[in-house]
Amino acid sequence: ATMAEEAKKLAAYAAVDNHVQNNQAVGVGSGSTIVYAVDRLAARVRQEKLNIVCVPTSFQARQLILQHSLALSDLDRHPQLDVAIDGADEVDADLTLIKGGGGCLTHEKIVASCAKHFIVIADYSRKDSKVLGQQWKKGVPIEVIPMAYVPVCRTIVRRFGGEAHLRMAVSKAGPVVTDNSNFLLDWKFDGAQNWREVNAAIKMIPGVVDTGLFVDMAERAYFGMEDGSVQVRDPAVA
Ligand SMILES: O=C[C@H](O)[C@H](O)[C@H](O)COP(=O)(O)O
Repeated sequence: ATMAEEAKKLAAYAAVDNHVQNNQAVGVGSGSTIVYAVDRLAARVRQEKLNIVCVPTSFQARQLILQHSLALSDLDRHPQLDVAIDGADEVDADLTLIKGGGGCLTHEKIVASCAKHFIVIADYSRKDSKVLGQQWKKGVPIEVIPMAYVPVCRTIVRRFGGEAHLRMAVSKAGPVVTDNSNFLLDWKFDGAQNWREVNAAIKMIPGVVDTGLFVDMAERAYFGMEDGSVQVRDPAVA
Protein backbone atom coordinates (compact mmCIF):
# COMPACT_ATOMS: atom_id res chain seq x y z
CA ALA A 1 0.00 0.00 0.00
CA THR A 2 1.11 3.58 -0.56
CA MET A 3 2.07 5.80 2.40
CA ALA A 4 -1.24 7.65 2.29
CA GLU A 5 -3.24 4.42 2.30
CA GLU A 6 -1.20 3.12 5.23
CA ALA A 7 -1.85 6.41 7.05
CA LYS A 8 -5.61 6.18 6.44
CA LYS A 9 -5.56 2.71 7.94
CA LEU A 10 -3.63 3.85 11.03
CA ALA A 11 -6.10 6.66 11.72
CA ALA A 12 -9.11 4.41 11.13
CA TYR A 13 -7.85 1.64 13.40
CA ALA A 14 -7.01 4.10 16.19
CA ALA A 15 -10.50 5.62 16.05
CA VAL A 16 -12.27 2.25 16.09
CA ASP A 17 -10.04 0.89 18.87
CA ASN A 18 -10.38 3.96 21.09
CA HIS A 19 -14.06 4.80 20.58
CA VAL A 20 -16.04 1.65 19.80
CA GLN A 21 -17.19 -0.64 22.60
CA ASN A 22 -19.64 -3.44 23.07
CA ASN A 23 -23.38 -2.70 22.82
CA GLN A 24 -23.00 0.49 20.84
CA ALA A 25 -24.77 2.04 17.88
CA VAL A 26 -22.09 3.33 15.51
CA GLY A 27 -22.44 5.84 12.66
CA VAL A 28 -20.38 4.80 9.63
CA GLY A 29 -19.08 7.57 7.36
CA SER A 30 -18.25 7.59 3.65
CA GLY A 31 -15.17 7.81 1.47
CA SER A 32 -11.90 5.94 1.10
CA THR A 33 -10.65 6.25 4.70
CA ILE A 34 -13.79 4.81 6.28
CA VAL A 35 -13.21 1.55 4.37
CA TYR A 36 -10.40 0.79 6.83
CA ALA A 37 -12.59 1.63 9.81
CA VAL A 38 -15.24 -0.83 8.66
CA ASP A 39 -12.54 -3.50 8.15
CA ARG A 40 -11.42 -2.93 11.72
CA LEU A 41 -14.99 -2.91 13.08
CA ALA A 42 -15.69 -6.23 11.37
CA ALA A 43 -12.47 -7.76 12.73
CA ARG A 44 -13.27 -6.62 16.27
CA VAL A 45 -16.85 -7.89 16.02
CA ARG A 46 -15.49 -11.31 15.03
CA GLN A 47 -12.65 -11.43 17.55
CA GLU A 48 -14.35 -9.86 20.55
CA LYS A 49 -17.89 -10.96 19.71
CA LEU A 50 -19.02 -7.35 19.97
CA ASN A 51 -22.69 -6.64 19.76
CA ILE A 52 -22.90 -3.41 17.73
CA VAL A 53 -25.22 -1.96 15.12
CA CYS A 54 -24.11 0.32 12.30
CA VAL A 55 -25.96 3.28 10.79
CA PRO A 56 -24.68 4.28 7.33
CA THR A 57 -24.15 7.82 6.00
CA SER A 58 -24.44 6.92 2.31
CA PHE A 59 -25.20 4.18 -0.18
CA GLN A 60 -21.47 3.35 -0.11
CA ALA A 61 -21.44 3.02 3.69
CA ARG A 62 -24.50 0.77 3.56
CA GLN A 63 -22.74 -1.48 1.04
CA LEU A 64 -19.64 -1.63 3.25
CA ILE A 65 -21.72 -2.61 6.29
CA LEU A 66 -23.54 -5.32 4.32
CA GLN A 67 -20.35 -6.66 2.68
CA HIS A 68 -18.79 -7.09 6.11
CA SER A 69 -21.94 -8.75 7.50
CA LEU A 70 -22.28 -6.11 10.20
CA ALA A 71 -25.69 -5.36 11.69
CA LEU A 72 -27.30 -2.64 9.58
CA SER A 73 -29.58 -0.16 11.32
CA ASP A 74 -31.02 3.32 10.72
CA LEU A 75 -31.99 6.45 12.60
CA ASP A 76 -35.59 5.24 12.98
CA ARG A 77 -34.39 2.40 15.19
CA HIS A 78 -31.29 4.11 16.56
CA PRO A 79 -31.84 7.88 16.62
CA GLN A 80 -29.13 8.16 19.26
CA LEU A 81 -25.71 6.90 18.28
CA ASP A 82 -22.88 6.34 20.72
CA VAL A 83 -20.25 7.34 18.21
CA ALA A 84 -19.95 8.29 14.54
CA ILE A 85 -16.68 7.93 12.64
CA ASP A 86 -16.10 9.64 9.30
CA GLY A 87 -13.41 10.97 6.98
CA ALA A 88 -12.98 14.60 5.92
CA ASP A 89 -11.54 16.51 2.99
CA GLU A 90 -9.89 19.13 5.20
CA VAL A 91 -9.67 19.77 8.96
CA ASP A 92 -8.67 23.15 10.40
CA ALA A 93 -7.13 24.02 13.77
CA ASP A 94 -10.61 24.32 15.40
CA LEU A 95 -11.74 20.98 13.93
CA THR A 96 -14.03 22.71 11.47
CA LEU A 97 -14.33 20.37 8.50
CA ILE A 98 -14.92 20.46 4.79
CA LYS A 99 -16.74 17.29 3.72
CA GLY A 100 -18.57 16.11 0.64
CA GLY A 101 -15.67 15.64 -1.75
CA GLY A 102 -17.28 12.27 -2.40
CA GLY A 103 -20.76 13.76 -2.49
CA CYS A 104 -22.23 12.39 0.75
CA LEU A 105 -22.40 15.41 3.06
CA THR A 106 -26.12 15.59 3.96
CA HIS A 107 -26.53 12.10 5.39
CA GLU A 108 -23.12 12.41 7.00
CA LYS A 109 -24.11 15.57 8.83
CA ILE A 110 -27.40 14.09 10.01
CA VAL A 111 -25.70 10.97 11.34
CA ALA A 112 -22.91 12.98 13.00
CA SER A 113 -25.53 15.20 14.67
CA CYS A 114 -27.14 12.11 16.21
CA ALA A 115 -23.89 10.84 17.75
CA LYS A 116 -22.66 11.51 21.26
CA HIS A 117 -19.12 11.51 19.90
CA PHE A 118 -18.15 12.45 16.35
CA ILE A 119 -14.65 11.29 15.43
CA VAL A 120 -12.78 12.22 12.25
CA ILE A 121 -10.16 10.06 10.54
CA ALA A 122 -7.71 11.30 7.91
CA ASP A 123 -4.22 10.88 6.55
CA TYR A 124 -1.46 13.50 6.84
CA SER A 125 -1.46 14.36 3.13
CA ARG A 126 -3.38 17.53 2.11
CA LYS A 127 -5.93 17.44 4.92
CA ASP A 128 -4.38 18.75 8.13
CA SER A 129 -4.60 22.54 7.80
CA LYS A 130 -4.49 25.62 9.98
CA VAL A 131 -7.31 27.21 7.99
CA LEU A 132 -9.76 25.76 5.48
CA GLY A 133 -8.72 26.17 1.87
CA GLN A 134 -5.03 25.99 2.70
CA GLN A 135 -4.73 22.61 0.99
CA TRP A 136 -8.20 21.60 -0.20
CA LYS A 137 -8.68 23.61 -3.41
CA LYS A 138 -11.96 22.16 -4.68
CA GLY A 139 -14.12 24.40 -2.49
CA VAL A 140 -17.02 23.72 -0.15
CA PRO A 141 -19.50 21.14 -1.47
CA ILE A 142 -23.13 22.23 -1.18
CA GLU A 143 -26.07 19.93 -1.90
CA VAL A 144 -28.92 21.70 -3.73
CA ILE A 145 -32.35 20.89 -5.08
CA PRO A 146 -31.75 20.57 -8.86
CA MET A 147 -34.15 23.30 -10.03
CA ALA A 148 -32.50 25.83 -7.72
CA TYR A 149 -28.86 25.35 -8.66
CA VAL A 150 -28.46 28.51 -10.77
CA PRO A 151 -30.05 30.96 -8.31
CA VAL A 152 -28.22 29.33 -5.39
CA CYS A 153 -24.88 29.66 -7.23
CA ARG A 154 -25.55 33.33 -7.96
CA THR A 155 -26.64 34.12 -4.41
CA ILE A 156 -23.60 32.48 -2.86
CA VAL A 157 -21.15 34.32 -5.14
CA ARG A 158 -22.93 37.67 -4.71
CA ARG A 159 -22.94 37.41 -0.91
CA PHE A 160 -19.72 35.59 -0.14
CA GLY A 161 -17.53 36.04 -3.24
CA GLY A 162 -15.46 33.37 -4.97
CA GLU A 163 -16.92 31.05 -7.60
CA ALA A 164 -19.50 28.28 -7.46
CA HIS A 165 -19.85 25.54 -10.05
CA LEU A 166 -22.16 22.62 -10.62
CA ARG A 167 -20.23 19.39 -10.07
CA MET A 168 -20.15 17.35 -13.27
CA ALA A 169 -20.06 13.56 -13.37
CA VAL A 170 -17.03 11.72 -14.71
CA SER A 171 -18.36 8.51 -16.28
CA LYS A 172 -21.77 9.90 -17.15
CA ALA A 173 -22.90 12.91 -19.16
CA GLY A 174 -24.25 15.73 -17.03
CA PRO A 175 -24.11 16.55 -13.31
CA VAL A 176 -23.28 14.39 -10.31
CA VAL A 177 -26.53 13.22 -8.70
CA THR A 178 -26.34 12.61 -4.94
CA ASP A 179 -27.77 9.70 -2.94
CA ASN A 180 -30.76 12.02 -2.38
CA SER A 181 -31.20 12.72 -6.13
CA ASN A 182 -29.92 16.26 -5.75
CA PHE A 183 -27.06 18.25 -7.34
CA LEU A 184 -23.81 19.48 -5.85
CA LEU A 185 -22.17 22.88 -6.08
CA ASP A 186 -18.51 23.38 -5.26
CA TRP A 187 -17.98 26.86 -3.86
CA LYS A 188 -14.39 28.03 -4.27
CA PHE A 189 -14.15 30.72 -1.62
CA ASP A 190 -11.59 33.53 -1.34
CA GLY A 191 -9.66 33.81 1.88
CA ALA A 192 -10.68 33.49 5.50
CA GLN A 193 -14.35 33.22 6.45
CA ASN A 194 -16.37 33.07 9.62
CA TRP A 195 -17.41 29.47 9.02
CA ARG A 196 -20.15 29.35 11.63
CA GLU A 197 -21.88 32.38 10.05
CA VAL A 198 -21.25 31.39 6.46
CA ASN A 199 -22.57 27.88 7.06
CA ALA A 200 -25.75 29.20 8.70
CA ALA A 201 -26.30 31.81 5.98
CA ILE A 202 -25.82 29.38 3.09
CA LYS A 203 -28.18 26.87 4.71
CA MET A 204 -30.87 29.56 4.76
CA ILE A 205 -30.78 30.09 0.98
CA PRO A 206 -33.90 28.45 -0.50
CA GLY A 207 -32.90 25.34 -2.43
CA VAL A 208 -29.88 24.50 -0.29
CA VAL A 209 -30.18 21.10 1.35
CA ASP A 210 -26.97 21.27 3.38
CA THR A 211 -23.35 22.33 3.19
CA GLY A 212 -20.14 20.37 3.56
CA LEU A 213 -19.07 22.69 6.39
CA PHE A 214 -19.09 20.84 9.72
CA VAL A 215 -18.74 23.49 12.41
CA ASP A 216 -18.54 22.60 16.13
CA MET A 217 -19.31 18.97 15.43
CA ALA A 218 -16.06 17.00 15.53
CA GLU A 219 -14.82 16.10 18.95
CA ARG A 220 -11.49 14.66 17.87
CA ALA A 221 -9.48 14.00 14.72
CA TYR A 222 -6.98 11.21 14.16
CA PHE A 223 -4.34 11.81 11.50
CA GLY A 224 -2.29 8.90 10.27
CA MET A 225 1.24 10.23 9.77
CA GLU A 226 3.99 9.44 7.30
CA ASP A 227 6.22 7.92 10.00
CA GLY A 228 3.57 5.40 11.07
CA SER A 229 2.38 7.33 14.12
CA VAL A 230 -1.10 8.68 14.76
CA GLN A 231 -1.62 12.29 15.73
CA VAL A 232 -4.66 13.25 17.79
CA ARG A 233 -6.27 16.69 17.60
CA ASP A 234 -8.93 17.93 19.99
CA PRO A 235 -10.50 21.38 19.59
CA ALA A 236 -8.72 24.20 21.38
CA VAL A 237 -10.60 25.15 24.56
CA ALA A 238 -12.13 28.58 23.99
O1 LIG B 1 -18.45 12.93 0.52
C1 LIG B 1 -17.52 12.39 1.03
C2 LIG B 1 -17.21 12.43 2.46
O2 LIG B 1 -17.45 13.66 3.09
C3 LIG B 1 -15.84 11.87 2.79
O3 LIG B 1 -15.84 11.58 4.16
C4 LIG B 1 -14.69 12.81 2.48
O4 LIG B 1 -14.74 13.19 1.12
C5 LIG B 1 -13.32 12.15 2.77
O5 LIG B 1 -13.12 11.07 1.94
P1 LIG B 1 -11.75 10.28 1.87
O6 LIG B 1 -11.62 9.53 3.15
O7 LIG B 1 -11.89 9.39 0.66
O8 LIG B 1 -10.67 11.31 1.68
